[in-house]
Amino acid sequence: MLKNLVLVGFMGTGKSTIGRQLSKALGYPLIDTDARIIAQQKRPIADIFAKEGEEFFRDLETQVLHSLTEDKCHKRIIATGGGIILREENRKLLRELGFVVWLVAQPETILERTSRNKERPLLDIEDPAERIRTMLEARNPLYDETSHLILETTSLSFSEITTGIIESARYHYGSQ
Ligand SMILES: Nc1ncnc2c1ncn2[C@@H]1O[C@H](COP(=O)(O)OP(=O)(O)O)[C@@H](O)[C@H]1O
Ligand SMILES: O=C(O)C1=C[C@@H](OP(=O)(O)O)[C@@H](O)[C@H](O)C1
Ligand SMILES: [Mg+2]
Repeated sequence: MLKNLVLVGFMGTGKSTIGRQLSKALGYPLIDTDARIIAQQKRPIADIFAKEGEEFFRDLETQVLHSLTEDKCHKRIIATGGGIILREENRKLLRELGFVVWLVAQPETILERTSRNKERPLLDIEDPAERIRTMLEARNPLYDETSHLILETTSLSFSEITTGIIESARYHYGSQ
């Protein structure tokens, strides 16, 4: 596979976890855009949202995508944050980076997985179930227009997801 493998999808669909597994399975380095922002800013995402607000965080995401497209490196796994597709500029950059996989899970599963910790400021509210539904409605068309492959993960194991992505990417790129 020549290009990068890019994971997009809603919070809790497994982008960071599957990113780590793909990185191990293929021997490609992992770049998690959230982890890169946390390292650059030397503070948690919740702190960035609380002090500078969401748009500042979105600017940081766009900067990370620009640096990844400009370095012209290939054969990396890029796990993104769930809101990275909100900007048209980002959607274009993501497709330039490589094969874009959209991980999907049912709203109830997303709620269960994201309620395990308080790391996601957008869901750290009284009624996250309702917010998940409205955000999914707004974002799903954007994931759809950005991605080359959609994968429903709700009832799949990590290894089934990882194997499915590798097989689809190989098929997409042929024997490259
Ligand atoms: N297919 C899956 N089956 C079971 N648990 C999962 C699955 N995908 C993700 N999880 C769990 O959901 C939580 C959120 O996963 P994470 O990789 O952080 O998602 P994201 O980066 O998309 O927000 C983690 O506890 C992870 O272990
Ligand atoms: O969907 C979003 O807007 C966000 C998703 C988070 O990443 P994960 O999708 O990895 O949880 C993180 O970037 C931030 O809390 C905002
Ligand atoms: Mg993540």
